Amino acid sequence: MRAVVVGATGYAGQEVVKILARHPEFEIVALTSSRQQQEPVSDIFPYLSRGPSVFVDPKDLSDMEFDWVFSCQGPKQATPYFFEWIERGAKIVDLSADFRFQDIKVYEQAYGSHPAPELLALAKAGYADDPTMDYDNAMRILGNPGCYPTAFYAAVAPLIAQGQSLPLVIVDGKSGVSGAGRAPREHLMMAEMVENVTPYNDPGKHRHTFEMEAVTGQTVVFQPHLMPMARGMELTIYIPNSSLSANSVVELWQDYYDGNAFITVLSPGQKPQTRRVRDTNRIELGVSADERSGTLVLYSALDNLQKGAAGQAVQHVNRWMNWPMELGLE
Ligand SMILES: NC(=O)C1=CN([C@@H]2O[C@H](COP(=O)(O)OP(=O)(O)OC[C@H]3O[C@@H](n4cnc5c(N)ncnc54)[C@H](OP(=O)(O)O)[C@@H]3O)[C@@H](O)[C@H]2O)C=CC1
Ligand SMILES: CC(=O)N[C@@H](CCC(=O)OP(=O)(O)O)C(=O)O
Repeated sequence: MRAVVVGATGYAGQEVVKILARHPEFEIVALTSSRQQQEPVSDIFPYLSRGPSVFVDPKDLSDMEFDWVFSCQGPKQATPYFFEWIERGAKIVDLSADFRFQDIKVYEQAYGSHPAPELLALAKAGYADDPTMDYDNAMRILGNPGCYPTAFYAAVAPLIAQGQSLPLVIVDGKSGVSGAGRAPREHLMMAEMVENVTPYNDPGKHRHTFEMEAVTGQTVVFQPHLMPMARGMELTIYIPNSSLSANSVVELWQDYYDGNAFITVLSPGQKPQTRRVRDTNRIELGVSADERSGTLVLYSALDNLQKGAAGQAVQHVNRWMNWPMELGLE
């Protein structure tokens, strides 16, 4: 399969290239960068022994043949090109937020006007670890989820699937700085972020709250924090007024993710660690039940650039193509 990575110089794009380079079914035929067009690919990817030699601008893809586009730009940036790429037969995995919501009104609340509402009918959103996700023939665009919502989904979806109603969920999120992208900004400078932990955004203001609320269908209070590390994220999720025991949550998770090697369910008492999932497509899930206050506490850790972005995108394609889900991701 001939693949193009759009936005290949960004953090998520670089990770997609790394995975595709070792994936047995893919050949990379183009890598795009607007800022670095016509500059050598080897400047960023010295390890690529095959494939394109220079970056091209996305508009220069019109005379090329390809089957898949991994679109790794920010929301709205590459989406106007999707019409042409689809017309020419390509399938698209969009790592931005543009196709994460079926309901355009929810998208507009979080991101403003949609760049291509006509394409929503050809798109589907979902989580690559969702055992019920189906990939039908009409689908041309896959909306890859956000990193925080992926960690959230992994812990909470099995409870929802079993019929639990979660009217209020409180999410304490921590992320490494690569989650903010590669463009330089003062608060991301090493002297600003090392040995420093700070909450950012206010509860109810982060756009990922909408993706999390789509999982529970009810209110989520989400407070993210910036951590002094390059990559990785951990969510501690508080569910008040819960009668579920830690052991029953472990069983629910094990049933829901039966046979899924990407989900590691820890025993009650064990806690996930971001460094154990670093550079992997795995999620570690842990649980404690605070019987004193009747609060269930779930923990979910992943690598924001792998499972939170590139790894999940490739896992989706593996499932879409009926290849083994782990192909290129072990
Ligand atoms: N980072 C993460 O953890 C996650 C990201 N995503 C999503 O993936 C998409 C890409 O995110 P991410 O890779 O983090 O974004 P980046 O900011 O790292 O890269 C996005 C684009 O910005 C341009 N760029 C790269 N470096 C610089 C720079 N130093 N200064 C200015 N522009 C630069 C590049 O485009 P060009 O070369 O064409 O100028 C690049 O493709 C987004 O939609 C994001 O929401 C999703 C989940 C997790
Ligand atoms: C540390 C940090 O800034 N993290 C980013 C994570 C968002 C992300 O990458 O996800 P999207 O695909 O939805 O943009 C943030 O909180 O906005």
